[in-house]
Amino acid sequence: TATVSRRSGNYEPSVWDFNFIQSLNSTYTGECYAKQASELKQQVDGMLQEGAMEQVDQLELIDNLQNLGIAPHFQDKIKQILESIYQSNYGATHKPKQMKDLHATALEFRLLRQHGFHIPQEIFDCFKNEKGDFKASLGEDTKGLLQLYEASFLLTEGESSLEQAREFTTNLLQENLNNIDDDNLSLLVHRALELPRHCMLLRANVRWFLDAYGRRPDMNPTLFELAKLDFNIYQANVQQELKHISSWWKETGLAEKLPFSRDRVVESYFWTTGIEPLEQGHERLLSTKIIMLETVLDDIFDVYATPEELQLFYDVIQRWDLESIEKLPIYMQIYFVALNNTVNEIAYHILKQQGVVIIPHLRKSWMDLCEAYMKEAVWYNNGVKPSLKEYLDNAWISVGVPTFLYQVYFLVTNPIEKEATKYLDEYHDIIRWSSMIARLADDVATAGDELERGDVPKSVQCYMNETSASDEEAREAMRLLIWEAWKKLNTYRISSSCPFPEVFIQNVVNLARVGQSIYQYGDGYGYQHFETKNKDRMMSMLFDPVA
Ligand SMILES: CC1(C)[C@@H]2CC[C@@]1(C)[C@@H](OP(=O)([O-])OP(=O)([O-])[O-])C2
Ligand SMILES: [Mg+2]
Ligand SMILES: [Mg+2]
Ligand SMILES: [Mg+2]
Ligand SMILES: [Mg+2]
Ligand SMILES: [Mg+2]
Repeated sequence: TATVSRRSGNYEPSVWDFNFIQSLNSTYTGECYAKQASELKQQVDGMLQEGAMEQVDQLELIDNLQNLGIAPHFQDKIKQILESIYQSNYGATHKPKQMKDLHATALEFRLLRQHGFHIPQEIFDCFKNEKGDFKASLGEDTKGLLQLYEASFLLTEGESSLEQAREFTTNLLQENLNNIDDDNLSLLVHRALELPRHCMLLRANVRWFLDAYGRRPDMNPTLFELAKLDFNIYQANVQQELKHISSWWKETGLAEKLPFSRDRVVESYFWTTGIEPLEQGHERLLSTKIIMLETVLDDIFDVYATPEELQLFYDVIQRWDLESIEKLPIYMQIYFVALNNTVNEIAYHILKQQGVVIIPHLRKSWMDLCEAYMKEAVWYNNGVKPSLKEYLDNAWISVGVPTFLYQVYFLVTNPIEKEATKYLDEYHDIIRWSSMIARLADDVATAGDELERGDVPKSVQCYMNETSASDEEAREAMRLLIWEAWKKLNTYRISSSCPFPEVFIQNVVNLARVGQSIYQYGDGYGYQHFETKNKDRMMSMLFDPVA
């Protein structure tokens, strides 16, 4: 037969291979450390007593607990404190509010909204002049500007004052960037301008916040000790999970049998570190398998398969017809049986746990993904240049996040509600906007390499085809679309009509954060060698204990 010419993603073998992952070991799995942590938790718990300190100090403590990754241990106390602050400042028993500075007002706004209290944007009106602009004198208050900047990213549809606050603070912080004398504040501002706190995956930043917190003059040693210990215990747990995933991956033989695709155990696991709370350990393993199978499927469609092979493959998957796989090339047979095994493994986990059969739902989520992948492949093979709208209407699905979240719903929700599965089938808008953020972040980071090796025009290119924008202007336009998508996500997040349980909604919002974090410094997924910042962050997060 004529040799088929195939593209290549030029993906290198993983820098973290099987033996490296199996060799990971952490002393922090020891019982003594768990005991030490629980003693420290008692002490920190004492700091959270009602009325123990000024409101703003309580809010600062909560903000530190969250940034240091240990807030989940104190969730009830934190909720009580925020509830009483809400009641005293906004509730029925509220006293006339004493004038607070911008820092305290914005910190309170962000933490209360983050916990579901819908604080009106009008609380910032007292910082505006008679013309309705934010007072220029705020320019001296970098600490307050930073908090207002962070708060402004919780804006929802129609909140123009928060939109105004975001522009006002972004411009001023960028202008003042190089003459902030407080080193810690300067570090926080640099980081916030890279990615706002609301949009970053907390887990990926705990290590950074730990190092920053340790340098602060007002650092609380007890808090710092607990945070470091908790980080190392979390990391020890993560390493155990990575070993399981790595053994499963080796056993599937997919990296060996389909060498053209990305072999990225650690990066795939990074996608699922957004699955909180931590005790979803087994579910996080199953979720990682979904990401790894999506990656191989994406490379089959994007890089390796011929149009003829894709047509055969697509038909088999749309019918989920295991009897007819002989007509597929062997690499597709291997993939499909591996996919079917994982679908059955997830279905079995839920059947055992809840007595519900979800196989048709799981298969549908993969059929939908192949539908979206196939559309891109047909566009590419026929040289079609879709409009930005045509592309994005398909690409929020082809980024794989709806397929992933659809299955995460079943993994983190017990009991599963019939009503919700209807919304899942149509991919509720909250899933769409989270996926859109991941897609746009992915395109800004990966489109260059993808276009070089041959791939469907991405959002950046579609925008350039429709306008006379340069590549950089097109990327900037995509970043603005990301903020628009966050506004929609924030709106759905707090709307009472959202038919999903809180824990699932948290995971949906976190997936947008994962998408923004993994592509923050370029393609942190496909090309490990060049994106060293991503690699360094993953190593400090997953492999290197903090001293
Ligand atoms: C898990 C994923 C988000 C999904 C499969 C691998 C990814 C990292 C990404 O890979 P990419 O090739 O950039 O996707 P696309 O641009 O071809 O859709 C799409
Ligand atoms: Mg793709
Ligand atoms: Mg791809
Ligand atoms: Mg593609
Ligand atoms: Mg991409
Ligand atoms: Mg890529």
